[in-house]
Amino acid sequence: MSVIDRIDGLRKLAAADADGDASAHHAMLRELRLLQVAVETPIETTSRLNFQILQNICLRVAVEKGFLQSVVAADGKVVLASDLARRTNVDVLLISKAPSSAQKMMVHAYPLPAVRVMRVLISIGVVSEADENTYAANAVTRHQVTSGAIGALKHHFDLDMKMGGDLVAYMRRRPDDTIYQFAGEPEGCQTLFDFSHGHPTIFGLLSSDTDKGREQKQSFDDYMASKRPPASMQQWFDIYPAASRLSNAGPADSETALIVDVGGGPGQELIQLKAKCPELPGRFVLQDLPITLDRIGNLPAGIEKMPYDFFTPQPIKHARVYFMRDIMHNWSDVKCSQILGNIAAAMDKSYSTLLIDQYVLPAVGADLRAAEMDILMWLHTSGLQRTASMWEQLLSGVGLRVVKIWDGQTGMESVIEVEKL
Ligand SMILES: C[S@@+](CC[C@H](N)C(=O)[O-])C[C@H]1O[C@@H](n2cnc3c(N)ncnc32)[C@H](O)[C@@H]1O
Repeated sequence: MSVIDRIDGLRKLAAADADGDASAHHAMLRELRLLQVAVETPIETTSRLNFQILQNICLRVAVEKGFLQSVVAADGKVVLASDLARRTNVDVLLISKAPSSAQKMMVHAYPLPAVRVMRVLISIGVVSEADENTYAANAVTRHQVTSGAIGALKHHFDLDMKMGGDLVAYMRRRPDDTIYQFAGEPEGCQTLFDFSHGHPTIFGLLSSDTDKGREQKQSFDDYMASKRPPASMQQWFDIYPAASRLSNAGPADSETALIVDVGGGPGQELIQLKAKCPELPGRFVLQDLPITLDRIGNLPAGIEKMPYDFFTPQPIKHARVYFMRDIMHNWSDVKCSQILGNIAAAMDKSYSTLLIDQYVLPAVGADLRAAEMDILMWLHTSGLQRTASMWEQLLSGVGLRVVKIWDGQTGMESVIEVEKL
C-alpha cells in the first residue's frame, strides 16, 4: 500500500473517530505505525528501533531528577533550563547550588544534562519547547508526573532494562542455554527474571523486604490502581453489563457475597463498581495477599478486605460473581488451573458466574499492545496472554465453560463470562 493510500485511510479513520466511532482510535494508532514504516526507508526503521531505548533513558532521568515534576509545578509558566538544573541539582560542575559567575556563563556554552535530556523529550512530545532552553508542560508531561505513570515507568524501566542488559548472557549461559517461560516448570529451571533480579518471578521481588522490593511494590500498586482511569476508558462493568445483570440477581441471603474480587490489588475495581452502581445488593469482598491489603487505607463503606491466597480453597462459597482482573496472565496453565479449580469448587452451578477481565488474543492480527503484554507477562510473571481457544481449553480442564467473551475497545482487555459445568 502506498504512503498516499495509507494517509487516505488515516483520514477516513480520523473522520470516523470524530463521529464517535469507538473502534477508530486504536485503528488509527495501528495505521499510524504502518504509515511511519511506509514513509521510512528500511534502515530508518531499524535505526529507530535501535534508538528508541534512548528515549526511555531520557524519560527515566527526567523523572528521577524531577525535571518534569518541576515543569508541571510551574503551573502554566515556562521554566528555564538553568532554573531546572538549579532546582533539581543536576550537573554540579556547571550549576552548583551557588554557581560562580564563570559557571553561569558556561551554562550557555555547554548544554546541561537537563537540556540534553529535555531535547529528546521535546522531540517525542513528552514536554513542550517554549523557547531556547525553556520548557512548558503539556498534557503528556502532566500525565507523566502522576503517581500511576511514575509507578509504571519505574516498573517497566527499572526491571526491563536490566533484563534487556542481561538477556544475551542469559541466552548464552552454559551448560543450560534454554529460554524458560514458566518458573518451576521444569523444576529448578532459571527464568530471565531470576537471572537478572534474583527471584523466579516479580512476585518474589515485590514481597521481598528490601529497598528495591519496597519501591517496586509501591510502583506496581500505583500503576495498577491507575490503569483504565474511569473517566476516559471503558471499564469492565461497562463491557459486561454489570448493572443490569446483577441488580435483580441479588444475593440468596444477606451473608452471600455479590462479588468477590480475587487478587483485587488496591481494590479500585470494587470501589468504581460501588460508586457506579450503589444500589447493587450484597457483600463486596476484596481478596488479596496480606502484603497488598496491609498497604490499603480504609475502603468505602460496603467493601470488605479479606486476606486470601488464591492457591488455597476459596473461603467464600456461592458468591454471585467471582471476578479476576489481570490475574490469569500472570501464571502458567498449571498454576491457573489451581487458581480456577479453587474458584470452581466454590461456585454454585446455577447461581455463580466467574468474570475474567483479561486480553483475548485473536488468532491473527493481534494488536501490538496485547502482543507486547504477552511478552511482558513471560518476562515478569512466567505468564502469558491467551487466545480464545487457549481460554476454552484451560477452563474446560477445571469443569468451567465460556458463556460469552464480551469484547471492549480494540486493543483492550475483554471480559470472559464463565459458568460451572
Ligand atoms: C497484576 S495484579 C492485579 C491486581 C488487580 N486485580 C488489578 O486489576 O488491579 C496481581 C495481584 O495478584 C495478587 N496476588 C499474587 N499472588 C497472589 C496469591 N497467591 N493470592 C492472592 N493474591 C495474589 C497480587 O498481590 C496483586 O495484587
